[in-house]
Amino acid sequence: MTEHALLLVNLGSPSSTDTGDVRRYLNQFLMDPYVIDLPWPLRRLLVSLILIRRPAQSAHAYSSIWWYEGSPLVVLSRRLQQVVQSHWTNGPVELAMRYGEPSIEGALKRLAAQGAKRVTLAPLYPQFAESTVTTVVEEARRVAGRHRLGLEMAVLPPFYEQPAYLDVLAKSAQPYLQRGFDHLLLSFHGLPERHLHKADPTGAHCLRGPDCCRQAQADVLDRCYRAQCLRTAEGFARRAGLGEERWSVSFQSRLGRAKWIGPYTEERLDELAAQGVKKLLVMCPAFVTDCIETLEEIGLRGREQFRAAGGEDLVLVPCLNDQPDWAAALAGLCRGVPFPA
Ligand SMILES: C=CC1=C(C)c2cc3[nH]c(cc4nc(cc5[nH]c(cc1n2)c(C)c5CCC(=O)O)C(CCC(=O)O)=C4C)c(C)c3C=C
Ligand SMILES: [Fe+2]
Ligand SMILES: [Fe+2]
Repeated sequence: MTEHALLLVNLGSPSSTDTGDVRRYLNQFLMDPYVIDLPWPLRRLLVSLILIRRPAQSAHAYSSIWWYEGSPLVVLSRRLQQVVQSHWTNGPVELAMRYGEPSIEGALKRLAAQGAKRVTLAPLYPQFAESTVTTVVEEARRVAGRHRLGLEMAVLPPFYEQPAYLDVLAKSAQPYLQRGFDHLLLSFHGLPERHLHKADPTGAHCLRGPDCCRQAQADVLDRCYRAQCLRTAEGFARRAGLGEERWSVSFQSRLGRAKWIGPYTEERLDELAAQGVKKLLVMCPAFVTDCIETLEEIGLRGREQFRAAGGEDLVLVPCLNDQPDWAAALAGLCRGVPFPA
């Protein structure tokens, strides 16, 4: 039966660690209006400025985590696809990347050619952001419409507090928690504050006070990345049996000079070391797959920074990657998504 397909979509990576390939990837990524949300001329100007130095720096960072088979993010996503396929008996499971290869266009065309009539689209992000989820959904709709693929589409909503997701997250962290630690830092990918204000349906909620995201009502929670990150963190801590004093939340990967949501991970690493934390555990629950932002930014650079600031060790808990429980949970979540009537 090939009728009901599943398309997993992750962010993407450059095709190699060559500076030219990294520049092409960054250009495609950063020129996406959902990522840098400025009018085209300003976006073009800003991205051109970023592309002067960033490709060489990023190429160096990618080289430090690259695998023989390729980018960790792509290799791990491919492995996840294979395990999810064993749980998805309704049709084929394809993998696409929003930027670079394999493309959403290629994957949807392959599914249509195999006879798929319905596709459940699964952006692999637990929390909602226009720069991740919306851009994937828009691109899939654009491609399906442009090539008249005749596909009915359902979209997996952000699963930031789905019990099935939180349960596997807590289970995967158990061995690391049991080994002992002084503090657990839940470091989520950051976002420019401007993106939160734009997504706020009330126009009056986000970042109005230190606790606004924690108290978000349903309409705001549905769109507020920061509020969803806090829900993930709280849901995880409850399951892991961690008291409030044992963990905290921060936001990483800031790019450019604009204000991003905080507290910033980079600053928290210094603060925690200064407070006497010696063994720091870090989890990155905005990512379901290990990538440059987890392996290099936290696992290498963050670790070095923490130790230079007086900490003894920083242990990075791996993302869910292709863990069997996660693949089963993901297939289950996707199975439950209704198609529009
Ligand atoms: C304005 C810039 C960026 C926004 C907004 C942004 C949001 C965002 N990104 C992820 C997940 C990932 N980002 C990754 C890499 C990455 N992100 C940015 C910039 C923004 N991200 C850049 C420039 C890069 C490239 C690497 C670098 O040069 O630092 C990745 C990893 C890709 C890989 O190949 O390993 C992921 C995954 C989320 C979840 C998010 C919003 C919530
Ligand atoms: Fe990013
Ligand atoms: Fe908020």
